Amino acid sequence: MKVAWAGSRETLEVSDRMAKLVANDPAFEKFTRPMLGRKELFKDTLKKAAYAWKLIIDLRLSEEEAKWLRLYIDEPAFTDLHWGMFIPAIEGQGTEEQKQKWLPLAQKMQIIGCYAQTELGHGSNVQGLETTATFDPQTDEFVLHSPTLTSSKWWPGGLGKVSTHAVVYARLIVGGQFHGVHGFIVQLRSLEDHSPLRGITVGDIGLKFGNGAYNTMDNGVLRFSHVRIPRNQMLMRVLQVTKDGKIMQSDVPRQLIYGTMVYVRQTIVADASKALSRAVCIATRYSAVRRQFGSRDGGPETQVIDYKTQQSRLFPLLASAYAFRFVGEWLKWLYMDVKQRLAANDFSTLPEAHACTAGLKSLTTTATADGIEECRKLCGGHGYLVSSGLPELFAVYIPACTYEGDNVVLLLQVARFLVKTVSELGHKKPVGTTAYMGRAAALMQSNCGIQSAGEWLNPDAIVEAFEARAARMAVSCAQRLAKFENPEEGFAELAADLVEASVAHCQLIVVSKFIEKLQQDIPGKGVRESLEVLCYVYALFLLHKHQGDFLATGYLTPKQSALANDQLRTLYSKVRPNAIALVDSFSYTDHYLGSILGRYDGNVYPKLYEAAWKDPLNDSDVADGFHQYVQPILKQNLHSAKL
Ligand SMILES: Cc1cc2nc3c(=O)[nH]c(=O)nc-3n(C[C@H](O)[C@H](O)[C@H](O)COP(=O)(O)OP(=O)(O)OC[C@H]3O[C@@H](n4cnc5c(N)ncnc54)[C@H](O)[C@@H]3O)c2cc1C
Repeated sequence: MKVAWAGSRETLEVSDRMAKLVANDPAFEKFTRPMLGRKELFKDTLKKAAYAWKLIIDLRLSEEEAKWLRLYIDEPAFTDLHWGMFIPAIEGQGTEEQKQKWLPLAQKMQIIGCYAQTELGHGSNVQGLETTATFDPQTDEFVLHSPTLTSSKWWPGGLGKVSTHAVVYARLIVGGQFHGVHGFIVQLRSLEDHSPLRGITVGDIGLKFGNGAYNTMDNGVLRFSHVRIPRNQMLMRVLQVTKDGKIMQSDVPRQLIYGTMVYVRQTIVADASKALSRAVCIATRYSAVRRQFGSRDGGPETQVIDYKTQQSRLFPLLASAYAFRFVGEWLKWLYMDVKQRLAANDFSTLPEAHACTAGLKSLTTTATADGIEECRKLCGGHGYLVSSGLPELFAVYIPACTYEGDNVVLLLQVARFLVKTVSELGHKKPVGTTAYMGRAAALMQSNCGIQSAGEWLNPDAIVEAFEARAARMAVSCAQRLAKFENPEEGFAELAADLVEASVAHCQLIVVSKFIEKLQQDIPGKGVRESLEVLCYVYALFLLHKHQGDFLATGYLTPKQSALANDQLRTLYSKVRPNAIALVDSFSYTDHYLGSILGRYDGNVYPKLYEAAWKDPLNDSDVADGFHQYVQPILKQNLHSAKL
């Protein structure tokens, strides 16, 4: 199962080796992180990042090994944006000349970059950005300026204190005309003494949610006062500005930018499976350790994992972690496919790939954020302790629902794509993940034929149910939209229903990809069988949770829905004996899990007790402040008080 989770024996080997390298090196200790003040915390992150870079150089780690190393260090840092956004933005949007100039500097970390798009006033609405980049033909330069308070760049990670450069998104103005929002490479700080360059105001935006958590990152604010940069620092793969101020559209379409988004979002989906599997690993192991009630004749109490309610909350999350892992694997393939097609100037699959990754980013990050919180509750009171690892994981993870596109805004983009697909059904064959829409007419008419709970253990029946639900919801939205005179007004009015239709479409993708995974060669005794159980759990759990959709669209009867739920209960009993093995297959070290509740050896209570005494409050029996503030209350003269 470890190989199935990792994707291949080679990946498992590299991942395990890097995990052990980090776990065995005291330089990467993270237990005290939540107790540090912001400055100490940030300095500690810089120290770890510098040490990691030294390891990468000294041990000559490959790009793949370095990626795993950074993952297992498990601390948001400026390097995430440098490698994850700054470099991909130049790779995706820069000309060959620009790539040759900037990428070697960035790859050797001789410059450190961030991605500065969002402003105080606008994030989702990129066309609403206010920063201007005005071309000055006299000097062959762009002048970057922040004309209003709301135009201040706000949020970019790595910007606040570390980055020397940024890819800055600004309104391109040439000859007094606006030509859209574009990216510019801008140096922010001196490479000599790191002070901000003339005309640049830059700093950190302040503390964020949770102790430790994302506060290791210097999310920043940035303002420009008429800052000049050479013309060739505009990223010009799609649109060029010539020396004499002419705008030249290159033959590369603007959707090329989607290619970078597909890349970034597929990494976010992969991260979702890591974060969720981590929380599930903690909650599953602890649920087997924790006992409450049910003692008979003085025997041990019941392990909480044996309660059906615990199983019905935990096992769908376990199944979701695997489902997201496999859909992430498929998305990685999709990105490689898109990349190859782009290289051959084939842009035909880009819109579908873009809608698909946007939707899956939204679906998986929302489910993961909710799932981590559910795991905290599954661990009862001890889940609220920072030493459970869950509060910090939650605090670090939840912004994934917002960055790289607010999840609702992304689902609305998917909805536009679905409505367009439905409207073109007569004359254009839907492709890829929307291919099922080609059978919309049949899916609108056929109804589920299931008559017993056992019949739900059938991949075709499951896929057809999800296809029928998704197709019916999309077609219904399209039909209602058609009744509006103004389509935009209709879209705004029906937005909530459109989002639900997008969710149905995205859930279908995840379910289908899980089923497709099971059709591949899966080595290892019993591995396929265990994965089949998880696949059914995932699908039938969604069916149960969204039974309103399946019933309202008329595909299922209440009886069939109840049969699905009966089957789900039976499946939980099949997951139970393998639950611990299924989370051990994630192959996470205790260091990476960072959780006393999720310890591999299950030695929870002694370690919780031991950890409590390490809290700084327990440095002395009498706390600092007691004599000053509490003792006077205890010693007050009560004779005069009316009690
Ligand atoms: C931890 C973190 C790190 C970040 N890192 C970076 C970074 O490195 N670089 C960078 O440039 N940015 C970064 N961001 C910013 C991030 O990309 C934006 O916050 C994100 O795109 C959402 O935009 P917003 O903040 O404007 O949200 P808003 O759009 O203001 O959203 C507010 C609410 O309005 C709703 N809403 C907005 N538009 C619509 C609509 N059309 N229809 C219906 N509902 C709508 C949303 O669903 C949401 O509920 C980061 C943010 C966070 C939290």
